[in-house]
Amino acid sequence: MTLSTHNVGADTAQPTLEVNGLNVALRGGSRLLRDVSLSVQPGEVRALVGESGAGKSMIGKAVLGVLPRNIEVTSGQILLQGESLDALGAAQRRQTVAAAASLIPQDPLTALNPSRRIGVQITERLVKRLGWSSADAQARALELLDRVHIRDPKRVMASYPHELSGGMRQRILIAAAFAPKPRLIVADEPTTALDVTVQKQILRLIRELQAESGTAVLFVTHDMGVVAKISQTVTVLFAGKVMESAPTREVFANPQHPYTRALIGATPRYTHPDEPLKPVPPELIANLKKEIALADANGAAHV
Ligand SMILES: Nc1ncnc2c1ncn2[C@@H]1O[C@H](COP(=O)(O)OP(=O)(O)OP(=O)(O)O)[C@@H](O)[C@H]1O
Repeated sequence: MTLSTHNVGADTAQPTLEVNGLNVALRGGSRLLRDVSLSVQPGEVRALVGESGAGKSMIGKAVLGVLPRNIEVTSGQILLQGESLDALGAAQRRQTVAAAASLIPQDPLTALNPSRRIGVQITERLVKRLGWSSADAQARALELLDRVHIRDPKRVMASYPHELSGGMRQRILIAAAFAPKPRLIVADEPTTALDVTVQKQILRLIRELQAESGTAVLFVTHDMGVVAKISQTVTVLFAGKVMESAPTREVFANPQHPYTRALIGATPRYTHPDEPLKPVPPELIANLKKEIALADANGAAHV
């Protein structure tokens, strides 16, 4: 089974994000990402999809420079708006990423500090890291809270997280992510912790805000239904390796890789209602793992 890469955006402008041949591993241990390459153009939403452990979040963490201490980038290049992050020192890299990129995290319960008011949690990054005046940061926070349909934004700015529902907290995290006008947003399963109706609202909101602002989005999800709703392009991952990368429409109309076909077959909305759902076949998983282990061993032999 070979990697399938349809021709995506060959003649477009400079990508907001470019990842070239990224390899990530446990320090002195096993590989977690294998030669991952992808790009996200301004205004594009690229979904990263795969089952648990595929390495989706790891790509987001590598881009944002927040890998756990026991994990390292072993090779490859990450470019943000054409600037190679690997060439920068740690402090400069942090500043470049903070100015250009934001994260929408998975869990709105743990992402907000319970002991601090909402307002300061939105404005702090603008003021302390990006040099905005306090008045501008306040105004921007109020504008964004209004934009994410939070009623009475002034009151909410003065509230603590426990006073708000899960859906409201996720909308606050979306407001916080968009507040500094980032060129890239990494959304790490931002709807997984929410119930279905709230999920739909949150997806719509992210889509609206990114379309208005032309922000590029790397959207991590395990759900092909979410991929269909939110993205224009999709990268399918298995065991830290890209299986297929293509415009979302093409992937659903004509999936090239057996693993992609299996993921679509395992998603309720994309199967006939009378057909039973087919989980990803264990033999396919076993074969892919074997192939990847063989490729790893061959790669190691060439070092
Ligand atoms: N802190 C860590 N220490 C060691 N291994 C880790 C750590 N975090 C993740 N991993 C491993 O890295 C691989 C990729 O994990 P990652 O979290 O990126 O997967 P994912 O595709 O986002 O899955 P999920 O949907 O479960 O979060 C997995 O094999 C995982 O076990």
